[in-house]
This record gives sequence, structure tokens and C-alpha cells, in this order.
Amino acid sequence: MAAPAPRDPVARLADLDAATVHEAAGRTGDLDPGIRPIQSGATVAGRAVTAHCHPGDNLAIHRALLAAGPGDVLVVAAGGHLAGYWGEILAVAAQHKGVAGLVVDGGCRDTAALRRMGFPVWSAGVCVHGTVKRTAQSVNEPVVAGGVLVSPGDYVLADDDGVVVVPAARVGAVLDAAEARRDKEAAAFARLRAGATTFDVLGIEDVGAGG
Ligand SMILES: O=C([O-])CC(=O)C(=O)O
Ligand SMILES: [Mg+2]
Repeated sequence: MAAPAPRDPVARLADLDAATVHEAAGRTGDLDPGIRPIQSGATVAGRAVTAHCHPGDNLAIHRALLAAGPGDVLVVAAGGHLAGYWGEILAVAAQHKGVAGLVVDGGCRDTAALRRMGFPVWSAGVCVHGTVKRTAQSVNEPVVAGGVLVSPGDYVLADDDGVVVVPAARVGAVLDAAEARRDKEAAAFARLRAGATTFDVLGIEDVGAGG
């Protein structure tokens, strides 16, 4: 019998959570914690299509959407600027293309509509104020979003805890480590439920300081 085909990294990522992947990546790849989901209970895993916006101008996002395809996650660098960089119009167009979700280190708007239509967004805030569509800094070039360098094709995992990016070159090793960590935690839960202490399970050496 042929060996089973290796699972796609995106499918493996989708079975994990952001905190576990961040730990497995050597506590790296986590975007600024101010970047929060506008919905609860959504997990998005996919490959990054990037855009870099000038302050108050979302043309780069409109262009990035042309380059995006099914399963991609748009990652937008907006320098923390709170404006309505993303909203219902862009989400309807993105959903039509099968884009999985949006991460922006700036603002978004139309949030009730985005939740209603089930298009997941992680943003630095919500802002009614609109953006012009005049100039684009870059599309599908490496960007720094939420303090993390993100290149097109990097792997993105976003959930209720936040957003983690894994460079494409590291994804296999990080996924192996993350799955091992998840399995180890499952074993730890069983021991805790049988009465073991967190000190036993985590191997914490209590030096006794601080009472
Ligand atoms: O005007 C924009 O580009 C942002 C927005 O509100 C939408 O996409 O609906
Ligand atoms: Mg709108």
C-alpha cells in the first residue's frame, strides 16, 4: 500500500491554535496583541498575500485582492493607523474569490456586516473614517505588520488569541514541533485530571521565592 500523502501545511495549521504554534516557533511570529478579532470563535489558516498602505489610503488592498486566490489570507501593513481600511465591499469581493480572511495592523469598519457574512477579520481597531484610493506603497512584497516581518506565501494562523505568522521556509519544522506540543499537552491534561499538580506536569522547579 502506498504511504499516505503528506498533509498540506495549511490543513495541519488549521488543526492547531495560535498560542501552540507561537510556542513551537520558539516564541516568535506573534503580531502585536492589539490586533484583535472582530468576531469570536473563528480560526483562519492560510498563506499570506501582502499589502502595504500609505496612511489613510487603501488602494494597496484593492490591488492585493486582485492577486489573492482561494484560501489566501490578506495581511495588510497600515502602520497602526486607525481608518476604515477594510469593509463590507472589500469583504464581498474577497469572499467571492474564496479569500480566507484579513489581518490588518490598522482599522476596519462595517463590522456588523462582516460578522453577519462570516468574513473573519483581525484588526488594530474599528474606525468609521474612510480611506482614499490613490497610491499604493507595495503589493505582495515583504511587509512589517503588527511588528512582524511577513513575506508573501508565509503561513498565517489567526484565532481568538491573536495572529501568528510562520515563515514558509520553517513551516514543516514548526508544524512538527507544534503537533508534538499539542499531543504533550493532551497527555498533561489527562494527568492533571487524575490529580497531578502543574508543578509535576510542567516540571516547574519551585525555588520558594515570593511565598
Ligand atoms: O471604502 C472602502 O474601501 C472600505 C469599506 O468601507 C468597504 O470596503 O466597504
Ligand atoms: Mg464600506
